[in-house]
Amino acid sequence: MRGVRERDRFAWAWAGMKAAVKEEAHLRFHLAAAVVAFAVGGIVGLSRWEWIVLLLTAGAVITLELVNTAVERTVDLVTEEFHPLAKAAKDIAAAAVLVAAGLAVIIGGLLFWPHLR
Ligand SMILES: Nc1ncnc2c1ncn2[C@@H]1O[C@H](COP(=O)(O)OP(=O)(O)OP(=O)(O)O)[C@@H](O)[C@H]1O
Repeated sequence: MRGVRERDRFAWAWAGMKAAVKEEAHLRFHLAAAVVAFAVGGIVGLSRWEWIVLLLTAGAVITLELVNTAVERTVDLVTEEFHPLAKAAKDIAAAAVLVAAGLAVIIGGLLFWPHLR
């Protein structure tokens, strides 16, 4: 949009983040899991590269959960009737989160295991 100030864009993005956190239990769970992982990372003293991997991994899960939420809202806006394409869109978006979350568990294990054993 023309004439929109950068400050407005940040305000809208922040409003979207607040709405998603308020409405999506899964997003709150992923944020809480990231906070726990960051706390443990601080305690065990992750290296700079380990922090980069952890931040990218947690960021991917949270970002995909936000995109999944946006897909859900968009599908609901288009139709509240049962439609195979609506199901496919929601299920595929959910699968993206599942893949990222599954990989995050494996990566978390690989990162933390050497520090905790
Ligand atoms: N309009 C629709 N047509 C067909 N299937 C749908 C439709 N809406 C939802 N579904 C099916 O129901 C599942 C759950 O949909 P819903 O919108 O409740 O998402 P959700 O994952 O439960 O969302 P939330 O994270 O908000 O709880 C979808 O993954 C999809 O399989």
